[in-house]
Amino acid sequence: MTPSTRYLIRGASLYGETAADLLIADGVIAAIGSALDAAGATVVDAQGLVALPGFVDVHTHLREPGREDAETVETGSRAAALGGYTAVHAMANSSPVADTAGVVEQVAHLGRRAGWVDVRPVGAVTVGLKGERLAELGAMAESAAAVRMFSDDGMCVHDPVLMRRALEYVKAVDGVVAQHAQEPRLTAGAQMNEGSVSAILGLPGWPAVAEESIIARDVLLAQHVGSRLHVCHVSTAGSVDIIRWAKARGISVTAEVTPHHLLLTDELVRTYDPVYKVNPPLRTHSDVEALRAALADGTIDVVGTDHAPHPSEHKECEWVQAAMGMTGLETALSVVQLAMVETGLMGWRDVARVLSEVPAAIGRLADQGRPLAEGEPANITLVDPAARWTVDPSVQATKGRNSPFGGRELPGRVVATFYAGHPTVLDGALNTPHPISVAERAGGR
Ligand SMILES: NC(=O)N[C@@H](CC(=O)O)C(=O)O
Repeated sequence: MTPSTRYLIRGASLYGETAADLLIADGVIAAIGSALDAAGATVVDAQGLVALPGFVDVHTHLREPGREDAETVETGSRAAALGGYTAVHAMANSSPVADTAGVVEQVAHLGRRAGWVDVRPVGAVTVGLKGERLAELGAMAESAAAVRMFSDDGMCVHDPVLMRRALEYVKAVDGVVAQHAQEPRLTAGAQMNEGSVSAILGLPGWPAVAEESIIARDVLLAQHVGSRLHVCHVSTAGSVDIIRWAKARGISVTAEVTPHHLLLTDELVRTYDPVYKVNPPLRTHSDVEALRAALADGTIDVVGTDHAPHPSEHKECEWVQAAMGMTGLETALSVVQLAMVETGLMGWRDVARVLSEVPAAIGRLADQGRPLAEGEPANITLVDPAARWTVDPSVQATKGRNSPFGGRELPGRVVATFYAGHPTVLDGALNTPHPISVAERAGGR
C-alpha cells in the first residue's frame, strides 16, 4: 500500500550540489524542479539540507526473535529511521537463529508490522551458526522473505568445504555470502587487537592475520566457484591490500567498514571501558588511515553499522566478562561526515554511494539506493551538515546504551527520512510508521 499523501521538500541540496524542490506523491518522486506548486502537499522546508537516497545498512543486529531485552525489530527499526535508513539487513544471530524459511519470514513480517524501514532478513549459512552443515539456503531464498544475503555473522564459516558449498549454492539464487572473517583458532580467548597496547595491558590479542587469512582464502574460493563474496566489518590495513588485489583480478568481492573502525583505535582500551569492546576489535591508527583511504577509493564498497545492542548488564562489567558490540544506527551518518567528509576524503555523492547505492546493490534491493530522480521510489534522507550535537545514548531509540560515541560532539544530523514516500522522521524526531504497518496489523497477524 502506498500513501496518497503528497509532500513537497522545498529547496534541498541534491547530493550537496544543486538546490531543488522534490514533490513526493504516491510513494514516488513525482517531480523535481524549482518553485514547484505546493497545492495539496505538506511542505517540508529543506533550505541548507542535503538530500540523499535513503540509507541501506548491510549489517544490523535486531536481536528479535529471542533477545528482546537487547533490541526488538520495532526499537531497532526506529533507531534505523532516525539514523536516515530506509532499509536494514537483519543479521541471523537471533534465538532461534534465522536459519529456516519460517524464521526469516517472521523477521520480515515483524519489520512490515513496525513499518519504519524495509527489514531484510539475512539467512544463516549454517544450521544454528554452528559451522557444521549448511542451512536451508534455497528455502530461505524462495520464501516470502526472498533472502539474498547469507551470513553466520558473529561466527566465521571457517570450514573451507562448507564455505565453498555455500558460495556455490548462493550463486543459483543470485545471493551473496557475507563472511565474518575470523579464524577461530587464532583468536581463542582474544580480548582486543594484538599489538603494543595488548602487550602493555596484558590482554590476549586478536591478531590481524586471523582476519586477513580468512579473507585471502575466501576471495580465492569466490574466484574458484565464480560466486559473490561480501566481507563484513573489514578492520585491518592488510585486509584492504588483499581486497584490492582480489578486485584487480576481477574477483566478485565487496567489503564493508563500520563507522567505529573509521574513527576509533585500540588506545581506547586503556580505559578498560567495555563500551570499546567489539568484534573485530578496534585496531591501530594506521589501520584507520588505510580503511578511510580504501572507502574513499572504492576498495571498501560500503559502510555497514554492525549495530550490536547489548543489555547494560552485559556491558557494565569487567572487560573480560563484557559482551562484544557497539550500537551504530543513530550515529553512522555523523561519523561518516566526521571521518570522511570533513577530512576532504569524500563528498556527498560518495556518501550516497557508500551508505545507500552500493549497499542496496549488494542486497539486491530493487527499490532502494535509487537515484534522486523523477519516477523513482521516494526513499530520501535529509541531512543538516551544519548541525553539531552531543551523543546521549540514554535518549536514543535503540534499547542498547552501548554507543562508543556517548558524550562526544558529532557533526551532521538526520533531519528527515522518507521511506517509500512516507516521512518516518521529521524535524529530527520520529513521525509515524509507514501505512504498510497498519495494513500488516489489520491482517491480524
Ligand atoms: N560485532 C560484535 O562485536 N558483536 C556482534 C557479533 C559479532 O560480530 O561478534 C553481536 O551480535 O553482538
